[in-house]
Amino acid sequence: MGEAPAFVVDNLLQNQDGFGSKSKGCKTTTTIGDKTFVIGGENDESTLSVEVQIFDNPTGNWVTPIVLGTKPNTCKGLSAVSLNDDRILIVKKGSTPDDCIWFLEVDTQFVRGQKKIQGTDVVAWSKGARGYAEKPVVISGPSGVGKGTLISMLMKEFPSMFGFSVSHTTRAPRCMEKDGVHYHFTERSIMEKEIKDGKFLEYASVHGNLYGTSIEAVEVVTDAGKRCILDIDVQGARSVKASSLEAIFIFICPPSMEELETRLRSRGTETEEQILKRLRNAKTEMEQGNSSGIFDHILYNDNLNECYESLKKLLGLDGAAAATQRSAPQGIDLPTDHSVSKMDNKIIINCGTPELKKASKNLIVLDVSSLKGGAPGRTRGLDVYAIDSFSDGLNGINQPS
Ligand SMILES: Nc1nc2c(ncn2[C@@H]2O[C@H](COP(=O)(O)OP(=O)(O)O)[C@@H](O)[C@H]2O)c(=O)[nH]1
Ligand SMILES: Nc1ncnc2c1ncn2[C@@H]1O[C@H](COP(=O)(O)OP(=O)(O)O)[C@@H](O)[C@H]1O
Repeated sequence: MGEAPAFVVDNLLQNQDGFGSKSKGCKTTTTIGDKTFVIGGENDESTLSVEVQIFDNPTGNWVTPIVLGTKPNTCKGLSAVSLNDDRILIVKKGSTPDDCIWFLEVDTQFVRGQKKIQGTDVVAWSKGARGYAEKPVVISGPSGVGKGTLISMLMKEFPSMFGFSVSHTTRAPRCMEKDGVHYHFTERSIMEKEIKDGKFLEYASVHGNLYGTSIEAVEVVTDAGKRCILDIDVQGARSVKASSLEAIFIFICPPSMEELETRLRSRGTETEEQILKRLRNAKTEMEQGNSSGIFDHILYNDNLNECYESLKKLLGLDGAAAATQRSAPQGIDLPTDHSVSKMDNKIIINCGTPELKKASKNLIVLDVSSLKGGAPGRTRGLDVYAIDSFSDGLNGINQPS
């Protein structure tokens, strides 16, 4: 963690910290490169709202960045430590077990991309999710190839394991489609404004309509402890590949263009004009799917059941693992008083308050080498365990108890 320059600390002490001269409350400062990130905010009685200000050291200016992702809700205090100079780990004091570890991305690939689009400083929040670090699954392929059918089969067989990322779209609902379940159906002007406000992980114009994955859509699934499935086009897959959301990318091919046309027509959901447009676009999508280098796996959906079995196999669901339905990950029970430090790729949270010294375990270790993904949404794979600093010694942190 970088040290805050002396004048910033002085300013903070005098409450001239970019939050306004009347700002009170608890803040942390973390310096990365030329910038000092001041995280915290005003105290309202005993709670603290979590805001971000940046002090640009070369120019001496305070910057209010665009903040992407859902910010943490109020807490009783904060500790911060920088990780790999691209994100800051925040430990919230006095929060619930599933809400105490957060990441503020300040220079990740996603944030750098957003800075270019927005033309100003951008930071992105991501909540730490403990437990299984299975990657989200991105499924792409031409219209009518069977993506929706395969995803429905997966969700039906493994309801507690997978959650669907509900996209936004400007296209009209089909007769069986429900708002908020299949898509969030929206107006173009509203969606364009939300895209401008940085609410989307990715978006694309497909077959003449706007489609996009909101950051919230991915957050909702991860918070439920489920593995996120995204049904998005090749352009969207390319954007996700460039984001911090580490995913598995699967492209579904039809056995032939004739069969694709048959499926599209027999589905009976599109007008003739729409069918022709989708078939024209299918050729380009197939070329990109096969040659873009985005996709980790290409599956042929000829016989539906065989294709489904192949999909399950590459997701590791064909054997005993398939029988194990996963439960939601547990959180971390932290006391209000603690201090945070970094040692190699481990974060040590010292809970050594007088009362807790009597408890058998007073150090909590977060192994950050297992982290997956990141903003926007959730950072999965927090590996957390407790040790006793007195009997295990600090050297014991390599040995989870
Ligand atoms: N980029 C992007 N594409 C999406 C999203 N949601 C759906 N799509 C893609 O938009 C295309 C059209 O979807 P839809 O209108 O539901 O038609 P269908 O593919 O024929 O069922 C498909 O290629 C979807 O994968 C999204 O959030 N982002
Ligand atoms: N392997 C398959 N063989 C025959 N029909 C299929 C197969 N897979 C899907 N279908 C049918 O093709 C149509 C299009 O499938 P759908 O899942 O809606 O495609 P997508 O979501 O890729 O647009 C649906 O009527 C579906 O029942």
